Amino acid sequence: MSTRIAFLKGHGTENDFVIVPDPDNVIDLPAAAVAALCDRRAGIGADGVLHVVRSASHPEALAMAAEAEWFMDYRNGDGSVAEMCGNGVRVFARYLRRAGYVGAGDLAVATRGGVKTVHIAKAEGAGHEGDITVGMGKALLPGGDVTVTAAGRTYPALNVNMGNPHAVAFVDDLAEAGDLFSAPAYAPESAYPDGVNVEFVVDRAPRHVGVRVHERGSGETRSCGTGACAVAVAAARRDGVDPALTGEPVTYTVDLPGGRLTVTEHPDGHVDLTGAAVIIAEGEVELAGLSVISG
Ligand SMILES: N[C@@H](CCC[C@H](N)C(=O)O)C(=O)O
Repeated sequence: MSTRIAFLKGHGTENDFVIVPDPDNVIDLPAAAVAALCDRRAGIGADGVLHVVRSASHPEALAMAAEAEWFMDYRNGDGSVAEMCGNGVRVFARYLRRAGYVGAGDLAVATRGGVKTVHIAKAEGAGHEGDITVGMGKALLPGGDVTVTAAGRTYPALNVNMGNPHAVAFVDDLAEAGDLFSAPAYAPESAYPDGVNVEFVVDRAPRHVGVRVHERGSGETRSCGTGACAVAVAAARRDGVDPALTGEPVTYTVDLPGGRLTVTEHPDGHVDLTGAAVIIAEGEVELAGLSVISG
């Protein structure tokens, strides 16, 4: 049986995705197929897959269907599922706009981390360019002492949950994290029963940081939207800034290897993430012909 499917490739600050349009949720996408699509040598190559499904057609999104027509069924490059992807949801919106499914303005998108509102600027038409902003909801700071270890050094980290789990460590130099070919260790393990995304952060200027990230399920990536939000909130608290207390929003510029993201935390706790989201290719792929090259 042919398992030929249409796909697109897109990225947000070089956090790249294979987009699989499947409004009626008829494509079988087990973890192995996702990993094969994301394989950078034997597949299309990506950090993750954005499976584009109508909420009413997906059991995990049915309860959100009245609020959000579309569900971002996000998968990491190893095939695992994640609650949220900040760059992914912006690229997801770019796809929907480009395909003519939605207009400019505000768009509600269902995710495993709840319904998010994406803003697509009206001036853009159906083009591929321009920044897209997503309301990421509130950061949760579960508390407790957490450490991460990379390249033989252990750092205190802040536990930040953006729908998905993050450990944010401030370092003197991003090179200290080493090659990040394997996941940093963390402690205590009970802080992150489902694994964690780890961010290493340096200061570049007031309210401006540089970041490297090791993502759960994908390895080191060129950018991470939820990670940028976790970092901005961690940096604000470290800097003694809490919009809930000052009544003023605070904005951090977050530079990652793949580009710049802007994060604003508002007095009500809501966090906005802004950055580029582009579609760069489209085509067809025979799923049955793919395999994963290990190592
Ligand atoms: N790159 C994403 C985050 C994707 C999910 C993450 N790897 C996880 O497992 O939580 C982003 O832009 O937020």
